[in-house]
Amino acid sequence: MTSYLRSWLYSGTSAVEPAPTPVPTIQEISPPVSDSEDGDATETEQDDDLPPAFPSLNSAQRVQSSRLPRILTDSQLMPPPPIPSLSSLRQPGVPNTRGNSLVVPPSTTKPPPKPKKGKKVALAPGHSPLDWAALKSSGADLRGVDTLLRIPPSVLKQHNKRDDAWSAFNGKVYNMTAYLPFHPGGEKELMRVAGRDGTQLFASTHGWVNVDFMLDSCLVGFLVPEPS
Ligand code: HEM
Repeated sequence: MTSYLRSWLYSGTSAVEPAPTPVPTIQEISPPVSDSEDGDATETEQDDDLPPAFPSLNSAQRVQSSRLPRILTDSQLMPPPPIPSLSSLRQPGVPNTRGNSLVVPPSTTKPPPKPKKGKKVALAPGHSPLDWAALKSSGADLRGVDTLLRIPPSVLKQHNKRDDAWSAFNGKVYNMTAYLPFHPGGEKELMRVAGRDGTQLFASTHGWVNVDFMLDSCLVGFLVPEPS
């Protein structure tokens, strides 16, 4: 059987043998395979992680670039960047005059403004802003008057004691007496406006505070011009 098949195979191929075609030959493999120790390792069995040579060894790109003439000499090449100054040499707030560091621009080296003179004071226990909110909405009489009044500056001036402190803010007159121990800036600061118009001082100290809301249950009337 085998001999029959062999004779049939050879006789068939010899009859229809095609004309020989040129076979391309591989000139070089990139990268060159290194000799392995056991001698029978194939390309896929290699465990080196070297990337293939780029451009490939026989590429036109590689051949061309090696023939290119050097255009610039070493002295004509761009100089390397300056070495950045060490951070230990930098002074906070002092602009860098060497001009080669990453220090913040001079516009931001101005030291921050000092905090204002007025400070918050430690309030006595039971005098937190929440305690004040509870007191003013408790229904307790914090005004000391039965009806809203028209108050000229001369009348306002008479209410300048700790136990009777009135002040005007934006045309409204408030009895601040109950609020004095609750004021986060202290009683002393608040007493500076007792018996007079405190609008200016209030606005320059903390314009963001809503006095109308804080003292709504302490309103006693409205500031009016002195009667002639
Ligand atoms: C009766 C009107 C006033 C009310 C309702 C009031 C209310 C307040 C409130 C709620 C704060 C805390 C503000 C915050 O934490 O941001 C405060 C702080 C302060 N208040 Fe008044 N205030 C009044 C009038 C005044 C006046 C006339 C002065 C006078 C200078 C003054 C001086 C201060 C000061 C120095 C602080 C501390 C500011 C800080 O936190 O640095 N307050 N006041």
